[in-house]
Amino acid sequence: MSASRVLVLNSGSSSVKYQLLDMSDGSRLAMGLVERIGEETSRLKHTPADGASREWTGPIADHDAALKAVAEELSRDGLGLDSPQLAAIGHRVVHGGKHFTEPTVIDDAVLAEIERLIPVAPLHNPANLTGIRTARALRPDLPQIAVFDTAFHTTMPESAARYAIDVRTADEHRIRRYGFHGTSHAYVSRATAELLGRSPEEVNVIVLHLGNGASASAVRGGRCVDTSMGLTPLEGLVMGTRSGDLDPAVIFHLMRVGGMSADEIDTLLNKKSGLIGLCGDNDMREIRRRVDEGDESAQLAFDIYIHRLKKYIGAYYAVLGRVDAVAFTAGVGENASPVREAAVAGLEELGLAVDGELNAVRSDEPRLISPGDARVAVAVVPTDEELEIATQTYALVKGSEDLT
Ligand SMILES: Nc1ncnc2c1ncn2[C@@H]1O[C@H](COP(=O)(O)OP(=O)(O)O)[C@@H](O)[C@H]1O
Ligand SMILES: CC(=O)OP(=O)(O)O
Ligand SMILES: [Mg+2]
Repeated sequence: MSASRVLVLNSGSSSVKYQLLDMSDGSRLAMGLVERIGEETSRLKHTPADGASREWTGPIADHDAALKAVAEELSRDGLGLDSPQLAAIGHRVVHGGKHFTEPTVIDDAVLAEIERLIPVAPLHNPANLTGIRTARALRPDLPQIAVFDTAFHTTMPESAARYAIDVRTADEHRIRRYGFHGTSHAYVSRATAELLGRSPEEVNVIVLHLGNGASASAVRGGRCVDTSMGLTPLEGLVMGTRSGDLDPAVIFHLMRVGGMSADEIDTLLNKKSGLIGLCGDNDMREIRRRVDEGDESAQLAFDIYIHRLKKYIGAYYAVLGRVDAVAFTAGVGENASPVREAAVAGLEELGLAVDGELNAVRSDEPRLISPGDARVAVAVVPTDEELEIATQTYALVKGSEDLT
């Protein structure tokens, strides 16, 4: 029997999400999450397909330790990394620059390139690299595949991908809009077409990936034509801890008048801004609880978040010309019905509306939340970055096996 299992590691700045899938029948053998890495209260939650979840709380110092803890949990279920049934390990890598447009077998040169891109993905690429190095050390014989967040966005036209700055300077420093969360935008735009009973080539979709990091994309006939994140994952929507769009002169002002260093401003905009900077909380559940209690700073944070989101819906409507569906996804998009309701409120003239009852339904399935007669479908489509990475990883490994 040939090896058909794929382990996927999605290493975030302070978390690792993972899934072990059997690609011969698409079944999920185990999944889990390590969060709050580097804190005293790190938490590991491991869920085998045929058993109860196991949870563990205690200090996990770094991503290396987190991955070793994951490997141990898998071993306890007889699904350890030493299994001969494992065909490959698929890794989410956030920044692939212009170079990586496809899933890629990781070797030393690929590792060096991912490392070179750290300055433009400081919260993410270092964690991705640690995940890769630890996994390679545990299974040096296995193919390790990188699937890049940036890959889906490489179809953007130059008019959307370039900033209006001096071309030579931009080219010298490779400054352009790369976009992120591409694996999710690809998966969700396809799943939305499926929900509408149409092929991806036929439909235009605005995807709103609203997690802790958040981005919007305009997808025409299955290809990305614009997205809200840019050179780094800082541009665009208001996020949990990131500012999203702002006048770049704010940075010179903070340097010249505020006396802040580049590193201090980097930390301010990436880690102390967005929802947490506006009201002290970055979790939408907590913000909604405070809004319901009449808390003014939580209300203002919510309003700023929605205002920005609505502007992007309008902008991408204009970019696409015709929109068949708007799809909400990721932690906030899948769970926060007040966000979905507020984001499309007042857009009836554009054919966009949400049905209150449908919007209130809780489900893990893709579903429509627009009224039956709506011109544009509004949908909640749960993302599955791990499944998409596994699919791309297995296709690459199988493809190269078939050639030999
Ligand atoms: N039930 C819920 N209601 C509202 N927001 C939620 C809910 N569950 C999760 N979230 C939001 O989702 C965010 C995490 O989303 P996720 O897509 O997992 O992010 P990431 O991959 O960036 O860690 C949380 O910070 C929180 O704001
Ligand atoms: C690119 C990015 O912002 O990823 P995440 O939402 O996982 O932080
Ligand atoms: Mg995410």
